[in-house]
Amino acid sequence: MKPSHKLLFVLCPMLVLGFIYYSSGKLHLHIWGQKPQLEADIALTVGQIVGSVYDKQGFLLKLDGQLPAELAYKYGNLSEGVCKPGYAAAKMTAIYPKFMKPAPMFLDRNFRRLAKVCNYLPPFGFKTQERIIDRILTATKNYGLGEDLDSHGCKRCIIVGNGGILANKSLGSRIDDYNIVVRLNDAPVTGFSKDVGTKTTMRITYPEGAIQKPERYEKDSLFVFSAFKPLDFKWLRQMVFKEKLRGTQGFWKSVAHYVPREPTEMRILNPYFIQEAAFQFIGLPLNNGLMGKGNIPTLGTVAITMALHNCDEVAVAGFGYDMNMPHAPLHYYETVKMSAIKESWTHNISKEKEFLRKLVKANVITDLTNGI
Ligand SMILES: CC(=O)N[C@H]1[C@H]([C@H](O)[C@H](O)CO)O[C@](OP(=O)(O)OC[C@H]2O[C@@H](n3ccc(N)nc3=O)[C@H](O)[C@@H]2O)(C(=O)O)C[C@@H]1O
Ligand SMILES: CC(=O)N[C@@H]1[C@@H](O)[C@H](O[C@@H]2O[C@H](CO)[C@H](O)[C@H](O)[C@H]2O)[C@@H](CO)O[C@H]1O
Repeated sequence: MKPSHKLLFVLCPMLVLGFIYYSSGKLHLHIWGQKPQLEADIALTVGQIVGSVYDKQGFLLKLDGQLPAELAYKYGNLSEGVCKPGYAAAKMTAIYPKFMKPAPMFLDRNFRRLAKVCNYLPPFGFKTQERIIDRILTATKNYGLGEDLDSHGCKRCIIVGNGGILANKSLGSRIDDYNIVVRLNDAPVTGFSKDVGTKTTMRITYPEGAIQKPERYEKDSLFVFSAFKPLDFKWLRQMVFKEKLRGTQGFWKSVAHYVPREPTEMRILNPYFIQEAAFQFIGLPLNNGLMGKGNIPTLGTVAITMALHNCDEVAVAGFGYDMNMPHAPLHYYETVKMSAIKESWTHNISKEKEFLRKLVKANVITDLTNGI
């Protein structure tokens, strides 16, 4: 080997070793277990940014009705009134990145696979009620909205709350324009159609909230059951199988004895919407996963949560508990006063309103009566 070659032979490995040593410093190949200063700094900054951009629930702190650039590209050019596919979920994700759209509206025969609800008792899940649900679902046979609506490309939904604010606004025909009109509990349509419309796609309720007079049930609408306690499922079984109602002492008020709907027109609402509204969106106390003081969302908010997962656009009307107007009517159909809601120990009206305000402010939902 020539002396020049020998020199190269020694120099090359030295150069390589030197390069590795130098770049390890630059690349922060630090001793295992020790955080290099720069990384620690970055983590702190990110923490500060995260801390100041999102609130405790995980919603963006700075909310406005503007479309983020990527959504402006997708929806910006659609003309007014045209249904925007995926709009509500996209806007929700923009202000609440944890949002995961898939969540079926109703329980079907595979309900046991719904991981988020199988370990909670009602109202946050269906634990202990699996067998009775199986029996009920065998009879209802249908688990969707029906052929027409299920195959509908883009769904515009409206949740009609029962608030007094709906009275004398003549919103009936605007409400009827939506593909899916959701009504709650025993709020009437007949006699109020100028203000609340005529269409009812589904009525969501529980035993104490259900319409009691058989003649007041609307035809062509789904009876959607939302359970709050184990006894509620027993009641539903009796309604589905048209059995004589027995064992009514566990209800907190009188309940319907008969629901004039075919089993095929009945559905069980996925309890995930109660759970998600309570613990994720509003931030109500977990109370070991049990119903407790102030940890139950109102049914209207549960319905909005369902719609965020299952509708392309979501509107609401008739929402608003206004504590500054204690004498205003609580409902559009009776004279009970707003102050009556203070007696409810199950809800946290002010925390719930904070959540609903976020949805309205960010244009995730449209509030036709501006009561939120
Ligand atoms: C005494 C009592 O418990 N009242 C509850 C009544 C009662 O059980 C039913 O009317 C059946 O009689 O039901 C509730 O609700 P309620 O049936 O009154 O109304 C349905 C939903 O509309 C929204 N709402 C109502 C009135 C108002 N001024 N502002 C509103 O925003 C709410 O989202 C509400 O959920 C319920 O189930 O949630 C909530 C009420 O707390
Ligand atoms: C365990 C039990 O039955 N608790 C009852 C609550 O469900 C009920 O709240 C009511 O529960 C309903 C579900 O059953 C709705 O969520 C409604 O908005 C809410 O006001 C209150 C009414 O004052 O009475 C308790 O004894």
